[in-house]
Amino acid sequence: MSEALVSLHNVTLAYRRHPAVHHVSGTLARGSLTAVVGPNGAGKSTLLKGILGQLPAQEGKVMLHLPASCIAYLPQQSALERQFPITVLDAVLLGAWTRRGLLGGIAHGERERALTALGEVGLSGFAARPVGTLSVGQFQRVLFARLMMQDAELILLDEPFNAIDARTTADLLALVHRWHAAGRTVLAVLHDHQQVRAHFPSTLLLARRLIAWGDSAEVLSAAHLQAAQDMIEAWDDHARPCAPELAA
Ligand SMILES: Nc1ncnc2c1ncn2[C@@H]1O[C@H](COP(=O)(O)OP(=O)(O)OP(=O)(O)O)[C@@H](O)[C@H]1O
Repeated sequence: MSEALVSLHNVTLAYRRHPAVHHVSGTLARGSLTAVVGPNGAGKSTLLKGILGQLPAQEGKVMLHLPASCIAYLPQQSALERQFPITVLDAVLLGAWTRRGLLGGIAHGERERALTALGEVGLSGFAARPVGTLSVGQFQRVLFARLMMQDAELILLDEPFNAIDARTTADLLALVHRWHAAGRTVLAVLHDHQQVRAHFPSTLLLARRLIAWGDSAEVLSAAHLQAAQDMIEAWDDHARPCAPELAA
């Protein structure tokens, strides 16, 4: 049996005591390449925040079998970040800051690593450009390069190909495959089931509760997808909050 990198034990995650993810149990295997799918509002981003520890479990337990500092996270792209008045190179170097801490400084050689990462995402020659002048797809390449600077064992991606064209998606998917081939564990929130079937061997299907988690072809069956849709439609977002003593 494969070794667990993250174990979820009956995990419930809530915002102001209103559960968004309910009683999820399962194991993310070390070295796995897993998609998180489910309808809008299914709790996919919330689950990532639970694994990161940004949102503490209201019930149950998230067990990390690696240091939290070995996790890299790419949130859904925000237009705000692209307005920062920094260059592409500095944006990539921020990945090194994440790893070393703000007081760690930029070590000798990290500038070279950042330039190499930019080359790997197809942005050689962009180092001095202000990030505000990039297209959405180019900026996503910068964020992937920044992620690579973290040299993380576990990489969490939240809708990494949203609003990204086919060419850029293919290039970034190739990077994800390289990370996987190098033994890293990748967990990505995705909406394109065809893409998941083609590129992600494992899938976690969420609809506030866990519908299925395992081999992608089995998880993405018509019956499971219908069950997920039914579960979301039946969900009562205005249900009474959980007991105050359990508040997150
Ligand atoms: N910061 C927050 N405060 C309160 N409720 C939140 C917060 N973030 C998310 N929620 C709620 O938690 C539920 C799950 O949201 P989440 O963003 O995790 O879903 P998702 O599956 O990632 O959705 P999508 O596919 O639309 O991005 C939703 O009902 C959402 O409104």
